[in-house]
Amino acid sequence: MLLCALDMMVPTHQTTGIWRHPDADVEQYRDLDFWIRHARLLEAAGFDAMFFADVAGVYDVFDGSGATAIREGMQYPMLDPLLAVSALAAATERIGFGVTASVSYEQPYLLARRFATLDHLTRGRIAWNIVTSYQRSATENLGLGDLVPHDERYDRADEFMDVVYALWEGTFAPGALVADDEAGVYLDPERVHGAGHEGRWFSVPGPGLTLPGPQGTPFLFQAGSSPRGLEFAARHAEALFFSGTTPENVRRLTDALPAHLERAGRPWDAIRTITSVTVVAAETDDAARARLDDYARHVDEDAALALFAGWTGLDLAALSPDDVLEDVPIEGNRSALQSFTSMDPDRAWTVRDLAAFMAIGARGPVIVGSGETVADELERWAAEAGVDGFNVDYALRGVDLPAFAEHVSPVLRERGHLREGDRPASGTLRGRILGTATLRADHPGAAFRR
Ligand SMILES: Cc1cc2nc3c(=O)[nH]c(=O)nc-3n(C[C@H](O)[C@H](O)[C@H](O)COP(=O)(O)O)c2cc1C
Repeated sequence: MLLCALDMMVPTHQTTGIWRHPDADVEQYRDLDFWIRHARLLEAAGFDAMFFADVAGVYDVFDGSGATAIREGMQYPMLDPLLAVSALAAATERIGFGVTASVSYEQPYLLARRFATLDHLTRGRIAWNIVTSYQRSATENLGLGDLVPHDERYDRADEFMDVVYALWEGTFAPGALVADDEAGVYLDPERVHGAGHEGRWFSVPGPGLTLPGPQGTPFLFQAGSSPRGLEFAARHAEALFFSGTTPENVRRLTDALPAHLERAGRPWDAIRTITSVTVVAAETDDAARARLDDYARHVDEDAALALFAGWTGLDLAALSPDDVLEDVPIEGNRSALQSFTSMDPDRAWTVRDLAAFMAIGARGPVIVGSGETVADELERWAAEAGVDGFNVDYALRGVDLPAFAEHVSPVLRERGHLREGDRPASGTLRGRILGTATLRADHPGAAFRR
């Protein structure tokens, strides 16, 4: 069972208003010592990776302003997770680090250097969560004006990927690093190649700046499940991150994947899938449920609507709580709207239902109970949704993940679900997940090798 710990370097991640809780320890998100302890805890609990979501704007759509998100600390303020990774890698041996970076805000040339650097510094434990993003509050502040239309963002993303593959896979041919002091040659210029990329959005003639690390291309996550998002994932992703309210709904996405993979010319086993769950575990089912009830007294449903509005661009503030959500065309995050419309055709989600559901754990289920109960439920979800694992979220980071480590991990370990023993302790993240350190030969990035 692939286990990632879903997080974001923010005071409040996906349980809205929980910063008020007396056990919240809300400033921990900017304390490196905390993150180091946390990474070690997750590693010991058998997690394969920490998965950092990230955005570059305030959620400012709800009621026409950012006031609700700002007042509620709703994924704001934020730190840049990429800057924490070296320190976390130095404090751990095995756990991987998936970090979100947007192809709509970044330039491929420098992004390639940053991730290649981290591949060295983590000894092959870095992953990139490739996102196309959706916030006008980000593009405006980057001088990019309005959002590029939804599907065009993915066209641009495809070109972005061609550039980074050329930089990571195609710059240094085998034997490029000579380091022969007698011959006076450190690198063989004949074996260092330019990307030679001239496209619609990017012009990158030169060679990449960084020798490839243990993985070459960092392990590639992607999380966009609109039809165009799945098409992009089928071409590039090695692990795909879904979110859905029921196993049947996530199953619609896992069932759609093989046809997309076939069209992309990749085999069915080229991608691993995970889906998000929020886990509240305790010694007994009753104790866990009591904690969830306690959390429910601290949440803020307006902040949930502010998050949804920021994701989708749909401001529900003007609607009545009983209005039903519809699958209207949007330029924002289509997966987020889909979760409550086309992915869940048997249910009419009202604004009130949406706010109540999203207040704890946003678009995924809340799994609550003893270690045995949670493990049973994770097994059921994996089987019914057809996923390989989970992105595990929390209500209180400093409470729920230690509780997972204490109550759930031992049961998963006993049932043989944790892959701690499978690979050498110092292996790469890709090696741990797919069994090979570098891109598989059937991945399109491998075609850029010299
Ligand atoms: C489960 C999930 C997690 C995501 N995490 C992030 C994130 O951390 N940062 C971000 O900018 N976008 C994130 N996205 C957004 C996607 O990358 C993408 O921009 C968005 O979903 C729009 O594409 P879509 O319409 O294909 O879903 C996430 C999407 C999904 C489905």
